[in-house]
Amino acid sequence: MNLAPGTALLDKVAIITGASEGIGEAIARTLAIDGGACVILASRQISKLTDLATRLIAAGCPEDNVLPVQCDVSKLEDARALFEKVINRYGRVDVLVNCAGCMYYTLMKNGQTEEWARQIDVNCHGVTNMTGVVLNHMIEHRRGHILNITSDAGKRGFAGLAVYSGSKFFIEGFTQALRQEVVEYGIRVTNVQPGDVATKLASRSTDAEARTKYDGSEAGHRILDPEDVGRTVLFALSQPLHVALNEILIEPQAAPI
Ligand SMILES: NC(=O)C1=CN([C@@H]2O[C@H](COP(=O)(O)OP(=O)(O)OC[C@H]3O[C@@H](n4cnc5c(N)ncnc54)[C@H](OP(=O)(O)O)[C@@H]3O)[C@@H](O)[C@H]2O)C=CC1
Ligand SMILES: N[C@@H](C=O)C(=O)O
Repeated sequence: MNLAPGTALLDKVAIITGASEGIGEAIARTLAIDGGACVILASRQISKLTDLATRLIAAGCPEDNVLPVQCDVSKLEDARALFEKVINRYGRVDVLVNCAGCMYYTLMKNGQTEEWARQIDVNCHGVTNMTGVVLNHMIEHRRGHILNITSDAGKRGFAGLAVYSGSKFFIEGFTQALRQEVVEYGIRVTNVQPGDVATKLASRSTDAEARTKYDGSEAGHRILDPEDVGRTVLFALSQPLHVALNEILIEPQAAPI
């Protein structure tokens, strides 16, 4: 089968955080193969990123169009180093997809403070760190698109996900304000808000009581595939410059909020 890259994002340089698996991996594949973008694959597990790069190249992505970079988005120094690597290699950043994230089902009464802190570190600081390192570059070049993978849990609080929902509400408020600050520079900011998607995200929870009681992804209906989100991201990034898809709520048909 010929999987030569498409052209909707040809010559665009896109950083995708959380690209080692799940939704981020699907976004990277869609942007590289269906969009023809140069993709920078970022997360902590470099071996998984390198493996994905090899698979993308085997699927038709030109070797020069893929760059795996180790980066913990909760660390500002990692975010800065990632940006420098991308500028050295490609000279610019057109698109930032903030996808890295973690979610732990926890009941607040069970006091899992380490998991509260990690969700805030990755989901909130990760987004501000990455946005902060690309923003002045995008302003200088008067172009750019920042796309956040938030959640339907950023539109309504979900029991068992109090801290996670709070972290996604943070991104919603952050985005509304940021969008107004950067509109004059031609920069677009999109939030894609998925409902349950079939990844390993929820399985990392250690609070069995919370997960048993509230994990909606095990309710028996068909949930989204990561590729459903990948196509949505490509659609949002491919719009003409005068069009801004500011929010896209994408949910399993059987489970509207
Ligand atoms: N699955 C779902 O139902 C939904 C998911 N989302 C959101 O989608 C995003 C991706 O989730 P999903 O693909 O399901 O989850 P996965 O657990 O499958 O993937 C999470 C990704 O985030 C990366 N990551 C985690 N911590 C860090 C960090 N500190 N620095 C850099 N990368 C990190 C992981 O890579 P590594 O371990 O290599 O660092 C991995 O690539 C998250 O923001 C999540 O909130 C939103 C709605 C629904
Ligand atoms: N579906 C969402 C919360 O329940 C999410 O996984 O972000």
